[in-house]
Amino acid sequence: MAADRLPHEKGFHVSWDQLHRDARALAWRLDGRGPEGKWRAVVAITRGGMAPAMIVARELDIRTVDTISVKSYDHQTQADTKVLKTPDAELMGDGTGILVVDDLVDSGKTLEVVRELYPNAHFATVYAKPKGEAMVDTFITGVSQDTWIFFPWDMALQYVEPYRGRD
Ligand SMILES: O=P(O)(O)OC[C@H]1O[C@H](OP(=O)(O)OP(=O)(O)O)[C@H](O)[C@@H]1O
Ligand code: HPA
Ligand SMILES: [Mg+2]
Repeated sequence: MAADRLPHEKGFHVSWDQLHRDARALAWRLDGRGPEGKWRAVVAITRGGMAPAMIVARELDIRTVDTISVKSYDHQTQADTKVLKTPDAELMGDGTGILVVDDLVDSGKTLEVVRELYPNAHFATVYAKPKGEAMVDTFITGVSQDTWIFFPWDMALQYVEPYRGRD
């Protein structure tokens, strides 16, 4: 779908540098907030949660990292939310002491499904839209519901016409 025909009114384009800063800020906010001050593991919701989860795990010196694979969007269209792969059951338990990380929460559907599996985990995202805020325990930046967030892994540097050359 062409960028000028997207269903969202606004675009929020996040660079690698910005994502790194925001994911670091998320880690610092979560530091020492696990049960007895410690998180047992970080679990990334693939695929978008993987880069933020790596940054959080690095900042907090957490070496146990697992993944849960959830798919809910085909491009910008929401489809049925499906869990394709679960993390290690012994590690997870009911989620106590586990930090589940995703890039963003939008409708909240993805986190709702993961929360049902691990009700005692802590859910953290870098960005959050209002509809999904109730599903996330900690986030860094709020964006409006009509904004589409473009992540650095979905973008490329490209030439832009000078302002006076664009009609
Ligand atoms: O709050 P929701 O409305 O459920 O939307 C948020 C989820 O949607 C995106 O993942 P997507 O399913 O597109 O897969 P991906 O991470 O592999 O790109 C995003 O990375 C979140 O995981
Ligand atoms: O705003 C978004 N950006 C990228 N992926 C998404 N998945 C749901 N909402 C979004
Ligand atoms: Mg995702």
